[in-house]
Amino acid sequence: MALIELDLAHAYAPDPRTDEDYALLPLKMAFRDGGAYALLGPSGCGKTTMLNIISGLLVPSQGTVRFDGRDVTRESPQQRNIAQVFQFPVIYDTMTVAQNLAFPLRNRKVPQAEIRQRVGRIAEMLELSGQLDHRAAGLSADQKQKISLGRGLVRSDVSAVLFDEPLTVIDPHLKWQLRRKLKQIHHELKLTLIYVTHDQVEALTFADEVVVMSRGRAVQKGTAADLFERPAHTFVGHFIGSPGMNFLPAQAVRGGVLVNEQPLAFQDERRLPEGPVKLGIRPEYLRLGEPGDGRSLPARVGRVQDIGTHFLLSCELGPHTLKCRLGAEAAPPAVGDTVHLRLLDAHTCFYRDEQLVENAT
Ligand SMILES: Nc1ncnc2c1ncn2[C@@H]1O[C@H](COP(=O)(O)OP(=O)(O)OP(=O)(O)O)[C@@H](O)[C@H]1O
Repeated sequence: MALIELDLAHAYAPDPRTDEDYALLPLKMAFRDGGAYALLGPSGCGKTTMLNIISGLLVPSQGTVRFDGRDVTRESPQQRNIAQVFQFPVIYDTMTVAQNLAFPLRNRKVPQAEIRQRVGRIAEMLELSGQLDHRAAGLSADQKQKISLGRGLVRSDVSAVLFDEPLTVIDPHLKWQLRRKLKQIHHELKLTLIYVTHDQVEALTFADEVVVMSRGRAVQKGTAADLFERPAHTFVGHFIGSPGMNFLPAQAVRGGVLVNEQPLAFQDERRLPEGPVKLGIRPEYLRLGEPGDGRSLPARVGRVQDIGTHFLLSCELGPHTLKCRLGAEAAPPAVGDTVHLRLLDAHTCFYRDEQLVENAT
C-alpha cells in the first residue's frame, strides 16, 4: 500500500489558442496509506478522470502522481501495482468462482497454499463460499459483480484498490448490504480504497473521507461530518444532504447580519467581514421560534410534506424558499401560516464568492 499524492491538472485536448479546457483543474491532494476515500460529484465533474490518473490508465497533461514519494506519473497500472473494479463485471465465464478469485494471485505466482487461504477469506467476506465451485457463467449479474469486487480485493500487496461506480448493476437491497460489507472489509484488510460514485449515501457510508467534485474542481475533501456541518463551498452545501442546505442573501454588518433588511442576532460572537454574504443553514437546523425573539425569520408555509419520521416544510421568505425539517412529534403548521424560523447559531454558515467565510469567534 502507498501514500498517493497528486499535484496535477488534466485537459484531454489542450487547445493552444485558448485557455486549456480542463477536465481536472489544478489540484494538490493526498490519499493516506490504508484510507477509504470516495470521489463524489455529478456526471462529468471529473471523477473517472482522477481515478484513471491515479491508476495509470491516463497520464495527466501536466503535473505528477507520486506513490510513497516516488514519481509514477508515466507508469502503467501494473507497474504501480493497482487493482481496479469497474462498473460492469470483468470475469471469466468459463472459470469457476474460485478460479476467478484466484486469477490475480496466480498471475503474480503467489504460492498455492496462500492462494487457497486468501480466496477462502475473500469468498467468506463476500458471502461467496457456497459458490466457489460453480462456473461463473451460470451466475446472476449481482453475483458476477461480487466476484469482480473479490478479484479487486484478493491481493494483499496492492498499492490501492480503485472502484469506479462498482455497485451500478447491483440490486438496491444487495447494494446496501455490499456497501456495509466493503466498509467492513476495509476495516479488516486495511487496504487503500478509492471509490468513485455520484451517490452521496454510497460515498458517505463507505469512505473515511470524501472528495466532492464539481466541474473539474475538487471543492472539498473531508469527513461526512465536515461536509455536513461546514461545507467549504455552496456547491457542497447543495449537493450533500437531502434536501441540501438553504441559502439566503444577507448583509454582514457590525455585530450581526441583516436578512431581508431584518437584523438577526447570534448568541455566539460572530465577527464576519462586513458586506454581502450568503447565509447557509441546513433544513435540520431550523426550528420554530417566537415572533420578536431577534433570532427568527418570519416566513409563510408554502408546503408541508409528511415523510413519516419528520415533516418537511417549504417556507417562503420573500422570493426565497427555506426547507425546514421538523420532528414528527408535534403537529406541523398549516399551509398559509406564518412561522418564525429560528436558526441554530452554531450551524449557520456564511459564504462569500461561494466560499465559506470562517468565523472569527
Ligand atoms: N476521453 C475523453 N476525451 C475527451 N473528453 C473526455 C474524455 N473522457 C472524459 N472527457 C470529458 O472530461 C470531463 C470529465 O469526465 P469524467 O468521465 O472524468 O467525469 P465523471 O465525473 O467521471 O462523469 P460520469 O459520472 O458521467 O462518469 C467531461 O466533460 C467529459 O466529457
